[in-house]
Amino acid sequence: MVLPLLLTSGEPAGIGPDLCLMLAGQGLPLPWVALADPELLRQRARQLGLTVALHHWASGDDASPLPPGQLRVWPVALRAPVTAGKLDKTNSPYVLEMLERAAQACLDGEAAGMVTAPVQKSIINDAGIPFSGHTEFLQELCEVPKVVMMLACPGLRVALATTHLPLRAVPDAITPETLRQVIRILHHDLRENFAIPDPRILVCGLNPHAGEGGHLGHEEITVINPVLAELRAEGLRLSDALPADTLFTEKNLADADAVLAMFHDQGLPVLKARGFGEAVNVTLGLPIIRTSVDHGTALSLAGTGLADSGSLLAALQMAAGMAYGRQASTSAQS
Ligand SMILES: NC(=O)C1=CN([C@@H]2O[C@H](COP(=O)(O)OP(=O)(O)OC[C@H]3O[C@@H](n4cnc5c(N)ncnc54)[C@H](O)[C@@H]3O)[C@@H](O)[C@H]2O)C=CC1
Ligand SMILES: NCC(=O)COP(=O)(O)O
Repeated sequence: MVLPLLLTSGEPAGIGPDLCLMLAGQGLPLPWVALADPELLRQRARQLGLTVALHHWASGDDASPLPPGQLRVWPVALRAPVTAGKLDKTNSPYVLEMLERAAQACLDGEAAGMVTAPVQKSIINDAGIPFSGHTEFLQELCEVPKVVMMLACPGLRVALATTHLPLRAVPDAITPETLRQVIRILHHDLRENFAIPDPRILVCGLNPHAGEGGHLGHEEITVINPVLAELRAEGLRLSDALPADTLFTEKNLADADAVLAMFHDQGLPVLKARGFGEAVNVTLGLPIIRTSVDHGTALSLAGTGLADSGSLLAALQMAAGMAYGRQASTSAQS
């Protein structure tokens, strides 16, 4: 029996439940199961004017693809009723329960991978639960020392040296050790999951003009370039720290397999300007497969039918490629 991909439906007041229902309408040729409260899905389907028949699923059940208009659901109970677009911290444990169940099923060999619809990080924090993102949450749950966030759209992959941090904390988080770990994971996963035998990675500097020879910051000289030189000596194809403002030009990207940005808003605006709606967020370095959307909860779109399901579809397809043998690079993210 083919193991399923588990799709966590995310923040219940956001567009995650809508997107699950929209994908069910397409009858995808994939074995996938949504984690959600079935009553929430029924309510949202009524609001959207969709007819979707729900089939309860539990670990070990058949998950073969269904025709359009049918959806397998692994039920998770909401803690409070939901109004589309209205956050309620009472449901934060529900959001985390979906993530825990899906990740544990992957770790236990009961699922092939997990795909995550967006969560609202702030409401989880408002519930008193420390949470900065799926990436960090899954790192901890899977008990691995380091993971890497990478977003991919057609023609561009951007990985991040640091993830969800205040800008003020970024320079201190970029140490030789963390940078080495990030680059090794990125290099390894580009080879193993994206079928790139000898990846070429362009690396952004941290400071304007990559530090301007030390006149605009020292991190390139003291941390980034020494690590890049060390890893190049091991055979990795890495640039020096490059000025980020011109790194992303087409000419530079032409022979690059991935860009490593030093922080979230150095790399992701470029990626999203190019591929928002069809990009995938993939966590590298985990012992399980995890992909996700390129967008957030879009609260104002929940229940309206205006949300675009393209990124979630791409995330499912990438996870399927990684799980069932086709290399991820054969999907749209090549
Ligand atoms: N993977 C995840 O769980 C992610 C969660 N978030 C969280 O989402 C929340 C809201 O974040 P924002 O910065 O406002 O980003 P957002 O992506 O929710 O919204 C940004 C803009 O894009 C639009 N948009 C987003 N998704 C869309 C879709 N599928 N179709 C059409 N339009 C779409 C929204 O309407 C809005 O105009 C935050 O709590 C953030 O942490 C953000 C990114 C990823
Ligand atoms: N900007 C990407 C993002 O916020 C998603 O993070 P994560 O929840 O996948 O860690």
